[in-house]
Parts: sequence; structure tokens; C-alpha cells
Amino acid sequence: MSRKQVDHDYTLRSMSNLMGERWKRANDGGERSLIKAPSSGSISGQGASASAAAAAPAPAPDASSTASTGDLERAARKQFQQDVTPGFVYVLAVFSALGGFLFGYDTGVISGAMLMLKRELELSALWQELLISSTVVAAALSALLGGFLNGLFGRRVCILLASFFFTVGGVVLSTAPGKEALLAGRIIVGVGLGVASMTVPVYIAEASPPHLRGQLVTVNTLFITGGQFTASLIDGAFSYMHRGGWRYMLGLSVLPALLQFLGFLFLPESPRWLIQRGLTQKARRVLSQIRGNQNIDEEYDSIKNSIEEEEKDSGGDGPVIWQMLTYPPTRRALLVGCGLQMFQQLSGINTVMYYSATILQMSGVRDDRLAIWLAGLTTLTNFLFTLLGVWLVERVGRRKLTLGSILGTCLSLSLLAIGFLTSAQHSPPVTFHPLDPDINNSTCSKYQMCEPCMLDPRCGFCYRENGSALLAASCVPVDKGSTEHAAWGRCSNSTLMKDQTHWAYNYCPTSYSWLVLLGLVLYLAAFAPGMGPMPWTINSEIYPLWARSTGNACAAGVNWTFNILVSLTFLHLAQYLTYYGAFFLYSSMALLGFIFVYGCLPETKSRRLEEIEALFENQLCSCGASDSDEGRQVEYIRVKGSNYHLSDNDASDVD
Ligand SMILES: O[C@H]1[C@H](O)[C@@H](O)[C@H](O)[C@@H](O)[C@H]1O
Repeated sequence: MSRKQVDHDYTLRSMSNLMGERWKRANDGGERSLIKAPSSGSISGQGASASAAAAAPAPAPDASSTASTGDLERAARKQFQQDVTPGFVYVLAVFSALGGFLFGYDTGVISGAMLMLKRELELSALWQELLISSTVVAAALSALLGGFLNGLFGRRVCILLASFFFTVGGVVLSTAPGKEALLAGRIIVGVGLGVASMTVPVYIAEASPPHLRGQLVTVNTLFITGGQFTASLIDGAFSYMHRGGWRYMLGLSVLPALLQFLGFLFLPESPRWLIQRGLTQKARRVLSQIRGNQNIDEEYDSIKNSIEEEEKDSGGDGPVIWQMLTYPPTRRALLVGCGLQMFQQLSGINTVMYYSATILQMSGVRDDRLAIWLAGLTTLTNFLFTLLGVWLVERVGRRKLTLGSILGTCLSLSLLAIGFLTSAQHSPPVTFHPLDPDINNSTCSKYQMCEPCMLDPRCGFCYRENGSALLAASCVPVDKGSTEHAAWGRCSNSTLMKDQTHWAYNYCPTSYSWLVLLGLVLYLAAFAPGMGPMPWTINSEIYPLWARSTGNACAAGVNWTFNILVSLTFLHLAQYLTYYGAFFLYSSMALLGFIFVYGCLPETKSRRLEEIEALFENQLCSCGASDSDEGRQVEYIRVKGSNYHLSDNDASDVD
């Protein structure tokens, strides 16, 4: 049988299962399942038969039955909102999202810690780069390995493992006697990061009821940005310590890590993973614990049936990744999931996060400490707008949220670029050429403007400010040991830097910085609610169970890999393309991302995880045409002790 036929059969089988269940429940007076038909046309991926079924005229309900249906529906919704979501699922989400917090904290805290470390341990540029990127490289590799571990040992063990690594890493970092131990600590933390970043969204998604899933998984990204914000506060606070502040900065992560470890000793395994492993009694117990002793029969049966279906359908032998690539729906889901993560990083979020202090310096902030605190404002904005995403995700859905967000990201990146361009066009000229004591190094003295001088990593701009006028501006070599001062002359140490003399490394004084700042704020406001969290949220729900951990592992691996690529290349990119060139490049990446999302991302809001595979049965990137499906909703509604799937046009199924 060809793969195409297999897909088609699968579609029919899933359809008839759903319809059969619906019929059975409508007739036996017990639990009822009401699934709303597509509002217009078919839901994507349900093929011609589904369209035909949807197009068939439904019996017209009489007026009284419509009225009672409305009442029932309202009562059902009320009941559902009152008691269907027990608090336990929130506890579970928050404890898991501590993994997200550590992700944000450990990636964010290093920039402030590095300012102290490089001074105290006299780190060379190579060691600084090693300490920063080793964590991200370890995270990329362990995220990939995490897929395998997840399938083998389950989500809970993987989260325990990640928090164990975070704890050990934190202890090693805070007690490190030298740079080698620091490197070891950063690698250990990176391993934890990779495993946590791919496991936590999956665990939350698998434990959540469908109507809350998006929100709860998005809380994980809220915790990531919360971790980044906390890290910037801690960096600011400990920057006042003369020695050893970095030990506290790096070591404090032990607290949330320990809390998560202890919490997960008592939290349950994902019920879906348990069912897949055949541990059905345990799965039932966990499910009713998470659902607060509601009737879980329908949900349990539905998960179990779909797992059996999936196992039959995925077929094939060999490693899971091979099976995913040879089975069209999972291959498409994988492309969409990895594509989203790639475009998230290509939109330059981490350039903005890591270089916000430089961007702020451009806008006139001279004091290093103030720049550190203001960089905290950037992370706060990121955090606050992610909160907006948590609020929006179940209201507008993933697709519209991602589309709106990436469009806004693209426009605000262009504004940032225009800000940099205008600053470059009004770049101050070099007006003073001091005698270079090192006659061999005359590169810096060749520059006539601040812009090319600033873009050359070997040079910096030294000037005196008198009101708004720049006086005696020169381009001089930077000190090889520290970018905080020049190699020689007026800007070579702080005692010489009197009379309003300033050293600008990596930026130029400009009066157009407000444009850059505006672009920065708009960028975060656009990126944080959608492009920040949605790639994680969507990845946690688009794969069938047998492929979920591998799919998330690949997508998280892509996220970390592009994170390294974008953040490590930024300074080189700025050197070759200038700052505005780099931001125009990110903006065009976001535009490509918009086209990709528009064409390829189906709406997954309110669907059960087991239904989502059907969305990928159509040809890849045919979703742009099926926007109308977004109105389709499946919700569990509990009425007088029974579970309903309730939807808009299910009147014929209601007594
Ligand atoms: O979703 C997160 C979030 O947006 C963070 O702010 C960013 O630093 C991460 O790289 C990203 O994966």
C-alpha cells in the first residue's frame, strides 16, 4: 500500500473513530462527545471525505431545542469554568516552568558576571568566549540527547536530571577556584539547560487540559523571560561588590534548581507517557489526580485509542527520527516546528538581549552601572510582553498571535535599522589626531568618522563633550586587555579621563538614539507575546506521542544552534554590514518567517493533542488557504458529571 493510501486510510479511520464515538455517546445516555464540524469547508487534513461530511446538510433543530441547547451550553460553560480545572495542574506547571526560569537565568546572568570575571581572573577574549558559548553548545547537544532520554525514562526523570545538573553546575560555578572549573560548571549547566528546554514544554502540554494547554506552556516562556529579568537585577545588585560578586551571581541559581528537584520528587509522570509505556493503572491514577477526581474515562480512552492508532499508522522500523522523516504528517510537523525555532532566533532576539547595554550606551547612557540597570529594563519589557502572550494565546490562537507578532517584529527591526542608519549618517567626524606612540598600529588613525572607527573592533572613539558639541574627537586603538579604555592617551585610564572626556567603544555618540530606543521597545513589544513563546508552545503540541520527544529535541536543538549562530556572528556582521545592515538583515529574516508562518502553520488552539496530527496530513504550507478552520473549537465541558466536547454547531447532538 502506498504511503498516500496509508495517509488517506488513516484520515478515514480517525474520522470514523471520532464519528463512531460521537454516535455511541449520543445514544447511550452516558458521557457525550460533541465535536463541532468545521464552520466552512473541511478542517485541513481531513481530506475529501471530511469535506463531504461537513457539507452534508444538518437536520434543522426546532426553536425549543435550540433554546434549551443554548441554556445547556451556557450552564455547561459555567460549570466547566467553575470546577473543571483543579489547582494541581497549575502547581505542576509552575514547578516544571522553574526549568524555564533557570534557562533564562543561566543564559542571562553571564553578561554581568563576565564584567567582573574578566577583571578578577584576567580572562583573555578567547576564555570569555569559551565561558559564554560553552553553555549554549552543551545545551544544543544535550537537547538532542534529551529526546532519547525522554522516550526512555519519561519526562519526570528528565526534569529531575536537569535540575540535578543545574544544582551541581551552580555549586561548581560559585566555588570555582579558577577558569577551568568555571568552564566545567558552565558546561554542566548547559547540559541541564538543553534537557530542560525540550522536556518542560512537553510535560506541561501532556498534563494540561486542552483549553489551558497553550496558556500553561506559554507560562514556561514567561518564566524564561522572568529568569532573564531576575538575572539582570542580580547582576546589577552584585556589580557593587569589589571582589567575588560573580560567585553569588552564578551560584544563586542553585535555589530554584533545588526547589524544582525536591518538587519533582513528589510530582507525577506524564499520563500520556505512562500509557505509551503500558503502565495503564498508574496512568489512570495520575490522570485523575491531575484532573481533580473528575471523570477521566473519556480522556483516558481517547489517549489510549490514539496511541494505538498512531502506533499502527506510524509503522516502520528504525530510529524515531527516521520514522518521522518517512511519515509525511510528522515530517511536515517537524519542518514547521524547526522552522519556527529557526525564525525565532533569526529575528535577532538574543542580539538584542546580549547587546542591549551597547544599544543603550548609544542613546547617551555613559555610566556602566546605569547601563547594566537599564539593560534590566529591556529584560523587564520582554517579560511584561510575554505576559501579554500568556493572556492572548487562548483568546486569539497560536497562528494569529504568531503572525501578528512576526509582522510587528519585522517592522520594528526595520525601525531599529533606520535608527542606526540615521545615526551613522550623522556620525561625528574625527577632529583630533594625537601622535600614535606605536607607529606600526596606524589603522585607527586612518578613520575620518566615528562610524568606521566604531565598527573596527581594534579601535574606539575618544572625545570631549561640551554641552551638545563634541570636541577633540579622535579614533585610537583599544587596550588589548580591556575594551573599557584606550591603549594610550587621554582615554587610557580613568584618572586621565577628566573634563568630560569619554571613551566610546562599540558605539558612537548620536542625537538620534531615541529612534533606536523606540525601535528597541517596539521590537520587544512585538516579539515577546508571540515569536518568543509560540515556537515552544506549538512544538509541544504538533507531534503525535511516539514522535513528541524526538520532535521537541530536534526543535530545541535548532533553537540553540541558531542562538549560537546569531549571537556569535553579530559583531562580525556589524563589522561587515554595519549595525543598520545587520538589523535590516534580521528584518528580512523576520519577513521570510512571516511568509513561512502564513503558509505553513495551522491553528492548534483547543484541539486535543491526539487530533493535531490530522492538521499535517495535507501538503505542507497549504494552511494559508485554510484560515477559516480557526473558528473550529473542541472543548471539554462537564455537565452534571459527564464530559462533553462542546462546539458551536453541535445542536443536533444535544438532547
Ligand atoms: O523564547 C525564548 C525567549 O524569547 C527568550 O527571551 C530568548 O532569549 C530565548 O532565546 C527564546 O528561546
